Amino acid sequence: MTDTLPIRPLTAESFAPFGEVIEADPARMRLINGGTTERFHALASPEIAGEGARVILNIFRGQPRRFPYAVTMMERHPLGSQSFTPLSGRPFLLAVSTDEDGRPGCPQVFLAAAHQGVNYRRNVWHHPLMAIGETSDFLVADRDGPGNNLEEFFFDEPFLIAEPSL
Ligand SMILES: NC(=O)N[C@@H](O)C(=O)O
Ligand code: NI
Repeated sequence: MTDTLPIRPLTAESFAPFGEVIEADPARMRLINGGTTERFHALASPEIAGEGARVILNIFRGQPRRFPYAVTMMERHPLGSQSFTPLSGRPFLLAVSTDEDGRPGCPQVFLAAAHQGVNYRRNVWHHPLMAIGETSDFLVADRDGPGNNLEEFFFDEPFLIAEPSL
């Protein structure tokens, strides 16, 4: 039986087991540049592993997913974290799972607001980028370097995500 996954709003607390939420948290703000700039400091820390690894910045231009969307797989990056920060002013969907003896558990789906990004910690199961509504750009910080940084798992049965109400 194909389960439809609930969608929860993204909060730092609910996402904490999987990584950080990148948003202008007043508790992280310090004034700089003579008081003309608010710096929201150290919202997340990119992680990289392995000889010759480096943090890189990319832009991902995601095509909107069609709904109901079938989650057939999850992936993880054993050698580095990966962050997604919206550049197009649009919300997006993300799905993460706990690790259960080397395979992802039931995906947990979150709706990120247009002002929220996420940083998946190294080796956290997640679904690839899910843009919604329109083609959307994201600033992505992740790891480049030697070694295999992608592990994928394909479910026997897909999970469904219904169209989110925005
Ligand atoms: N493959 C790739 O770079 N993208 C995925 O890792 C993703 O999480 O979208
Ligand atoms: Ni990824």
